[in-house]
Amino acid sequence: MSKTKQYTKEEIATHNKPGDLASFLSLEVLLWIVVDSKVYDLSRFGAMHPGGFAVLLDDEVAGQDATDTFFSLHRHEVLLRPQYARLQIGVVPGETEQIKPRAIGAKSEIPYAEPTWLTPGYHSPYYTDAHRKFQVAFREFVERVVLPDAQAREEDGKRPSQSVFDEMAKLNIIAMRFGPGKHLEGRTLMNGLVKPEEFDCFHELIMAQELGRLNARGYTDGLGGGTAIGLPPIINFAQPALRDRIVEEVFSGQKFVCLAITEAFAGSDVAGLRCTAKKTEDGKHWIVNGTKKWITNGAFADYFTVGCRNEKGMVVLCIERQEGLETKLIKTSYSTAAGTAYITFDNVKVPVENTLGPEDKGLHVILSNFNHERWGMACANISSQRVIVEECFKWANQRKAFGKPLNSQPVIRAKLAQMVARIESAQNWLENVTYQMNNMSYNQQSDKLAGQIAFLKMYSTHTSQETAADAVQVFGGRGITRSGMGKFIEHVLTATEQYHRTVPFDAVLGGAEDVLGDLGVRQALRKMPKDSRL
Ligand code: HEM
Repeated sequence: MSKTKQYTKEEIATHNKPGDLASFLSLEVLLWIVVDSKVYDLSRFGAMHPGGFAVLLDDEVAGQDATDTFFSLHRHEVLLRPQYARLQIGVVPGETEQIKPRAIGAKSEIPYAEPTWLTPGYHSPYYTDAHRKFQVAFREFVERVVLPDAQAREEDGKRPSQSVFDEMAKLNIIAMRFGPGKHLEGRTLMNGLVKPEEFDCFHELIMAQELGRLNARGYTDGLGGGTAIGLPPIINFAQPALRDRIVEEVFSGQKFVCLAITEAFAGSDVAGLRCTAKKTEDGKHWIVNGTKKWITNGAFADYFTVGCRNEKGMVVLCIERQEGLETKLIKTSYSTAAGTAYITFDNVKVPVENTLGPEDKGLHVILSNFNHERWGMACANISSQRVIVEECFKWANQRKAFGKPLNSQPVIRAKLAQMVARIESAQNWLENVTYQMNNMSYNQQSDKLAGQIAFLKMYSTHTSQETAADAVQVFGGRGITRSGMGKFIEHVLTATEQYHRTVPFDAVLGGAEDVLGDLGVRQALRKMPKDSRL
């Protein structure tokens, strides 16, 4: 059937009856509707319609233009799915399609769906043309290569596909996720789009924010969350031979690292760790015994950066997967694509050459990367939050309730106002902190930015929980629905539902909100001038 065949409104209006067995066999067509200038034949589909047959027979639906009703109940992507797109039999003469999906890699035109630096007509002191080109290429990559895998893996709970890691490795994306630095020297980044010496914290911010837009929190942790925190201690403290081998294996997408610190016995309380490392009599090995819990990527990691108690305090070891080391997948409220694991060490033998940093300075080895990790989490958290604001603007605009669009309700507009104020303030603060990072040495960052970053992460995760709660109010039942209409519904408003379910992760991982707030205040108090008085 030609999709361009023209049908007048009068002709369409005569097709307003349910299809029955007789019509099915005789191929007689009885139930048509129009959505956005296109004519759909629902005669046979009606009985299989997930929303039921009866709703399609309403006087304002059957044989009519049902565009507003349709978009009040479905996402546009429903019409793009091949099994539904083929229901189109023609078009209405003189009418043209009004609703078009955003092209892969393109920017959104919804107000506040992009930060100001990506919105036409606005200016920014921070980003160069090179950053802008990088953003375009990176978004295109994420939406073409990563997004389809993210959606599939969030659904089946499997780890991110190896093909995605391979594609990332070809462009040196895995290396770039560790920020600017020596590890980029001699590498071709994004097909030569950015030179290693020009790669800065804003390039890294762009990467973290574009990945945050996937709003697939478990999957994005699976895509390197463990490596992001487990590899830096190896880069900074491992012996060169071990370091170079692991770095190459990880940057080429073949091997994965995780950071194993927390235990069921001890969460943030690293002094209470019970996993022990004891030296063999000849002093050549450590023997490790104990457990670790909530270890991101642990289920599929090849290398484990492990904090163990020893006679002198805490020692950090790089342990290869081997006999005696077992990992079990833990189900959490985000998807198992993250490979969150419970780990047991049963007399695991580790060469002393795999010790990271001094034997009694394990805490320093672990703490050295916290600022960077928290900053990266804030980047992704803020862009995920922005996607939800976009969803809410669209829904409030297209959803009709009590005969009026949802956005005609002042309470809904008030929620949108709060959401916008929150993301704009968080993004502006983030860009300022990133600018400081670009202009400070590592030691200056530790001294001046630990508090700023702790506050920023605390603020963004706190506001994202407020945004999640507001979004659920805007979306109503759809904001908390994963099933109920069968698995289809899971695709429908998954962004809001998933966001609401997984947003607390950011508020806990990398330091709980209260802990971070307190860290920032204590750092400020240490810097109070001794002679200050009111
Ligand atoms: C081309 C025409 C249509 C197709 C392909 C279609 C397809 C679907 C699909 C796949 C779902 C499951 C949820 C989702 O994935 O969005 C659904 C749900 C639904 N549909 Fe349709 N539909 C069409 C037209 C209509 C029309 C004209 C109405 C008008 C009343 C309607 C009413 C509903 C309702 C009430 C639900 C349940 C929504 C919910 O639980 O939130 N559908 N439809």
